[in-house]
Amino acid sequence: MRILTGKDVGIQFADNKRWLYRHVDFHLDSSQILALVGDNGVGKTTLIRAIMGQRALTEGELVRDHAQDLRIGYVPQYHDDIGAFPLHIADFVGLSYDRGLLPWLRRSEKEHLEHVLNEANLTEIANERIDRASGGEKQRAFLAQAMIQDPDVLILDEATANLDNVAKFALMDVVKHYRDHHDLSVIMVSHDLDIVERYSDNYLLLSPDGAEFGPIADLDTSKLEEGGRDHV
Ligand SMILES: Nc1ncnc2c1ncn2[C@@H]1O[C@H](COP(=O)(O)OP(=O)(O)OP(=O)(O)O)[C@@H](O)[C@H]1O
Repeated sequence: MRILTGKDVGIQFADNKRWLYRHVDFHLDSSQILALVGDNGVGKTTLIRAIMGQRALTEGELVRDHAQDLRIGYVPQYHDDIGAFPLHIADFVGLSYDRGLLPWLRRSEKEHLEHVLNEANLTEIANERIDRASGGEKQRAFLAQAMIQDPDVLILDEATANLDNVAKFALMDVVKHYRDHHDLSVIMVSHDLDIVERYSDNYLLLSPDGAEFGPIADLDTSKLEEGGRDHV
């Protein structure tokens, strides 16, 4: 099922009249992972903001082919100082319910929380403090917090950047497993070609010369800046 269609999308900034891009066409189907790639400053974050309804397009349209409003989950880039609060991981993840801290969750919410913690491989450390967790564990807690809301679309905004190789693949394995077992589509902004090639179904490449959309096997990585691949 089609979830989102970008038709002839164009974005121009009002102050300097510069077009970031025009004539961008793409689509996202249910259970697909779409990689949004392109060099620094090409406008990936700006397109994500438009998809999240935080800014208008200058031309074209984003059609949400979904019966109800799309629920969008968002996982930001990892920084050393994220998750620096003295909360247990389960309490942190449960904050998404917007009902305060445990144990005031409904029984169904507690069961759902346990399910999501398990899916994110956090069950064993659910009662550890998040500020003492490793970077990979913290980032999986942010992912779990986004998944608690049962999103239709999960946006990973350079979510594996600043993680070591083990942690970044562990995070993406959780995403892929969740996608395989729930009704979830993913838009992943990434400069990491190993991650992009391994996990995406389709790609949307933004560049000043135009946009390209297609199956990931067709991505010509020479069109991207060097440094995207980890040679370790
Ligand atoms: N409101 C604005 N007015 C003018 N220019 C802007 C505005 N917002 C962003 N830009 C410019 O648009 C360009 C695209 O920014 P954006 O953050 O979307 O790129 P990006 O592809 O996500 O980059 P990166 O990979 O570095 O995160 C940048 O050159 C930025 O300075």
